[in-house]
Amino acid sequence: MTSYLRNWWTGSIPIAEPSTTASIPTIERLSPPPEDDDDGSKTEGEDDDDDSPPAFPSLSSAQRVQTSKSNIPTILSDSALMPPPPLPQLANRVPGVPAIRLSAPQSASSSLALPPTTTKAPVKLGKKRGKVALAPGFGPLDWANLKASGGDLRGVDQLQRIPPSVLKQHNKRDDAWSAFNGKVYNITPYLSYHPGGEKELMRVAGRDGTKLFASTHAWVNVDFMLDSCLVGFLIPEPASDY
Ligand code: HEM
Repeated sequence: MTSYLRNWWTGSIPIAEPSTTASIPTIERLSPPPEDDDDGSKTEGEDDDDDSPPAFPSLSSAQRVQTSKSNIPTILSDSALMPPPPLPQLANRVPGVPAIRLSAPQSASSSLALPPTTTKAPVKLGKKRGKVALAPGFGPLDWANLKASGGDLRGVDQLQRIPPSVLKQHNKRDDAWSAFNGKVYNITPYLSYHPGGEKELMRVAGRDGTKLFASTHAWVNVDFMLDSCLVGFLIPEPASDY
């Protein structure tokens, strides 16, 4: 800008004739701007107000020279130079004998061993257990609805103190009591709703089922599931009075 003003002042840049109406003189450029020769030096009359950013990376930088050679990443060029891996067992194969072993190797420690077959059923450890197919109308939601209906699921008028000898008498399917964590429940109404099946649940009829229950599904909240079946509380056997 400074050089431009200097040129204007010294008269290098022609000035148009002042118009009769305007008091401020206008400046006209009559020749095209000089070509940029990119050598960093400024020529006379060159415009200094160039806001365009410089090329980055620099036009002559090593970075540009390297990438302009090829677009393939260096790592691929390096791997192309590597020799191929040796073919397995081809070097000392015997004609007529297949070189590729199709059966699983005897040693399981080899990292190249074939994966174990999945055609055989997995060996089950422990006893067989599982859910049973509940009859229609006996799902968890149906049990929740039955509880909420307010019907009598206890079979007793009031909560009782129950010793093991009394608990033992309630061991039939239509009259089954069981104790869990010191509370005695009438499990008969729940038998058809038990996801593990009636037979499994009857294993604790007439006795304390706390241990078996905990070893089967400790995550199940028995107090919530059977709250409306509570009969009473398990007490120690009273001493005989003879
Ligand atoms: C009265 C107390 C019991 C209640 C409220 C109860 C409740 C349940 C519930 C809600 C399930 C489903 C669990 C789940 O989906 O994760 C279940 C499954 C099962 N229950 Fe019970 N249960 C009781 C007692 C027992 C007892 C005493 C046994 C005896 C072994 C037993 C054996 C099973 C079995 C084998 C399953 C299937 C477990 C599985 O998902 O593989 N349950 N029970």
